[in-house]
Amino acid sequence: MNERQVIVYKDTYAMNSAVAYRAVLEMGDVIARRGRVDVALTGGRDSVDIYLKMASFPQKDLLDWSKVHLWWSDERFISAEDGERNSLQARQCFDKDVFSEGNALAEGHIHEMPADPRTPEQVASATDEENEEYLIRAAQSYQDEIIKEIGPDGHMDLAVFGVGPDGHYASLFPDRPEVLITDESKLVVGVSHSPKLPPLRLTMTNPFIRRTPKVWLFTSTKEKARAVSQALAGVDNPHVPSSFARGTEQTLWLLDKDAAGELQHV
Ligand SMILES: O=C1O[C@H](COP(=O)(O)O)[C@@H](O)[C@H](O)[C@H]1O
Repeated sequence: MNERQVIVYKDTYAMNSAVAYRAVLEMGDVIARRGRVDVALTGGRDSVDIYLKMASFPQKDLLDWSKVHLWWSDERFISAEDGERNSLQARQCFDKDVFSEGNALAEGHIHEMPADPRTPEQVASATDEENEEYLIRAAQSYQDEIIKEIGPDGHMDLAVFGVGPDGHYASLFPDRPEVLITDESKLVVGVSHSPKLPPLRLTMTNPFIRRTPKVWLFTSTKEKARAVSQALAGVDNPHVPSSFARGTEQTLWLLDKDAAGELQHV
C-alpha cells in the first residue's frame, strides 16, 4: 500500500490553484502516454473554483481537451436541470466556449451519472421500493457506460474528491452499508436516505475508486479539520469513509492550513 501524502497550502486560494495545475499537468501526462485520460470529478464547495481554474487561461491550453473524458464519482439523483447536480456545476465551469476549435471538450466525453427522470410529484409520492428500483437501474446504467468505455477491469486515471465535515467522500457516508462494499464487480451503487440532502444519490464504490492510480482529496476550512485528522489517523475506518480513499500509485491529501489544523505532525 502506498503511503498517503499530505500537502498543506497557506490558504484555500493556493490549494485550489495547486490542485488545478496538478490536475491539468497529470491529465496531459496521461494523454501523452495513452492518447486519452479518464478523470473522476467530485462535487462540493472547493470543486467549482478548482474546475474554473483548470478551464481558464493559461491552464486550459496546457492539454488537448478533446482527449479528456470526464466522469463523476458521485451525484445527486435529482432532475437533470437541478442546479445542485455536481455535473451541472462542473459543466458551467468547463464551458465549452472557452476552448479553441480542435481543442474542445467533446460532448460525448462528458459522462454524467443518470438524473432522476421523474416529475417532482412522482418523487414526492414514491415509496422506498420505487426509489430503490430507480437507483439500481441508474447505477447499473452508469456502470455499463464505464465498462463500455474502459472495459470491465478498467479504471479512472485520476480521481479527485472533496471531503465532508463528517469525513464522507464521494457519496460514501459514515457507517453506511455502501462504505463496506468489497465486491469488485460493483463499480457504482445507489444511496437512499443519505444523511446529507438530497436523500437519493449515486456513488462509485471503494473497490472501484481504489483501482485508480492517482487519488487526490482536497479540502479546506476549520470545519473540516476534525474529519481530516480522523481520516488520516487510520485506514478503512467506516466511521470516516475518506480513510478508505487510496490510489494504486499515489494518494494525496491537499489541504489548506485550516483543514490541516488538527493534524499532529504537519
Ligand atoms: O455531497 C457532497 O459532499 C462532498 C463534500 O462537499 P463539501 O461542500 O463539504 O466540500 C462532495 O465531495 C461530494 O461530491 C458531494 O456530492
